[in-house]
Amino acid sequence: MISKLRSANTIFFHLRKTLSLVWAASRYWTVAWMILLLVQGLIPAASISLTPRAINALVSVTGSGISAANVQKVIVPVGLMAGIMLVGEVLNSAAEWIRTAQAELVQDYITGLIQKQSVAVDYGFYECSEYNDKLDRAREGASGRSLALLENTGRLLQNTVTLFAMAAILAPYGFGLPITLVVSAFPAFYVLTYLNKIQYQWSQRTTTDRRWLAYYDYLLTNNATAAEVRLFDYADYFQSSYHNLRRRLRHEQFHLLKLQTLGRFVATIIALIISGGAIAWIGRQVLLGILSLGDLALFFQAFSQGQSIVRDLLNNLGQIYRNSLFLGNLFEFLQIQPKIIDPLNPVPVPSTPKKGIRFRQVTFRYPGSEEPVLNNFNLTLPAGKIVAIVGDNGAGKSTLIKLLCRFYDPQSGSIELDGIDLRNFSVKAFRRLITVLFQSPIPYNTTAGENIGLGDISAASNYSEIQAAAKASGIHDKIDRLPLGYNAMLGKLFPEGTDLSGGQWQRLALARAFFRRAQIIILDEPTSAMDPWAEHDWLERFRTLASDRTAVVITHRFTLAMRADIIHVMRAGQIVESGTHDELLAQSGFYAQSWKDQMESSASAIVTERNSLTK
Ligand SMILES: Nc1ncnc2c1ncn2[C@@H]1O[C@H](COP(=O)(O)OP(=O)(O)OP(=O)(O)O)[C@@H](O)[C@H]1O
Repeated sequence: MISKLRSANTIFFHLRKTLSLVWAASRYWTVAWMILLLVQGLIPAASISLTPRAINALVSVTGSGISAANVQKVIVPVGLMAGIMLVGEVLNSAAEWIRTAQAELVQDYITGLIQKQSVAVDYGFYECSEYNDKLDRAREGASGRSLALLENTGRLLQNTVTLFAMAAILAPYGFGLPITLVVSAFPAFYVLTYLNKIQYQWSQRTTTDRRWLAYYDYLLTNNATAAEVRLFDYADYFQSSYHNLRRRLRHEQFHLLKLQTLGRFVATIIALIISGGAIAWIGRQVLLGILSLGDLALFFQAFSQGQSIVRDLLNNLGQIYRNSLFLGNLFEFLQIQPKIIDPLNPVPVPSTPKKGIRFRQVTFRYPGSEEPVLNNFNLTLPAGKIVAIVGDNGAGKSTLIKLLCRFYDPQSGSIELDGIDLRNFSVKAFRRLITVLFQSPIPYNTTAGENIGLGDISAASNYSEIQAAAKASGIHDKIDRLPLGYNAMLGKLFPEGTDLSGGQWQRLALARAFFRRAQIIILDEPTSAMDPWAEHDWLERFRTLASDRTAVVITHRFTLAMRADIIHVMRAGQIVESGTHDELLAQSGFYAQSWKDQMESSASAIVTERNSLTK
């Protein structure tokens, strides 16, 4: 009982939220829709109440020939019925129109809310499967369902109006009839509610499976994976994984479908038996001469329509229940609170860092992980210097970047800028201070100019600065040679787009970084797609960008690291060696050994290449 009350309360809560959501998205359409619903609710009863008059008038003139007097007798009731039918049709068309317009508005509104929330939540959510499930569930027909929920509720009200009108029409024939009408629909209601519940449970249980399906589909149909899928002949492998999973889900769906069909069939048979009994009773009354033929027609219409209305009404209740369950997912998603938030009174961010950044006794483990990646970790990134961090795979270098960008906060210890804990700054204001050049920068499918302008959207119309940034990063000549120059579309997703090479995209990202003019520059393997000559040229340009700024370079390339002012060697979450290139070589430690290995392998690669050329 308590759980039933709780679920009714939840439905009411979701209904209220949905109503305010639809109201916010399309208030005028909603008012028009409500008025229309009420009027539509009265149409069937009005039509039925005219039936005995029309039938009795027709019976009275049956067989007495066509004459003006006869036509006069039937024209008014029949004409009224026709008029009501016409009004009903007009209202139906108007309702369809309103529904379509409302659906568009609500869809845009809810999509906007989901997008806003997707950006507001912490970056860490995207590294968590549970969050991805939540996002998928929220998206799952959210806009369609909110309107459906409202429509179900509207139809529930409309059907209630119609049902009361029908009951008023049937009551003179005995109060048992309206009661029989309602009782006959109970089996259908029970079946529908039960089926809606198991359908919802199935949907919740298979969210991750359906994300797997979307993932396999992505692997098979996306341009980012197209090359590897062909080269390594993955297609059959992924396709069979897709089909196996689909087969299982399809079987489960078929099973549900079987249950639904069987349940509906049994419920319909029960309803038919009940209405058969009621019709037999009224037929008896007609045979006994207690009721007229017109009464029989009215009863038949009112009872069969009433029955379908009650079924519809209970169906609406079932749908309300189901849609409110699904919409619960949307509301749950919209309620997720980010953990990385601004403090109550943010401290102003220094426009130019004086001392630099310091990791002080930082301990950090990823949510859900037992092992900390960083344990009492200390590191200083002095202002105005280029610091390189080298280390083996999994040492924790990218984790440092995530902490520095405040994608995560440490569990203990602090990260400070000029002695102030980063948590004291506004997140946005602090991030404005940073630019990150990722190993694989995003190839934005937009114009070359906009690709650079994205570095600082507030100044994106400053064409000369965009050009200066492109020149400084060494991508200007390439852009200049494109037929539309800075207005040329980049990427291959849209018509007339030109693709760039990996190294050229990296240069474009550098131009974006120049354009951003941020004080702290973070680079994660920024030259991985460049040849040694391009890397050398790029480094010179980077030095220009980084002059007087604080830069952190994360790299496996010693030729890049050696140009930094300070090099830190990181292993298993700890800094194990620090110094300039020469100092580290002199220490004969991990750095010196790795440097030797890398130089030897480069030298042997050159020898092999030279030998193969001379053969
Ligand atoms: N989102 C995450 N959730 C849980 N553990 C993670 C996550 N990201 C990274 N790790 C773990 O944290 C450790 C450090 O990873 P990190 O990516 O920082 O290493 P890295 O030094 O950048 O490595 P590489 O040179 O290979 O890029 C690894 O053991 C990794 O498995």
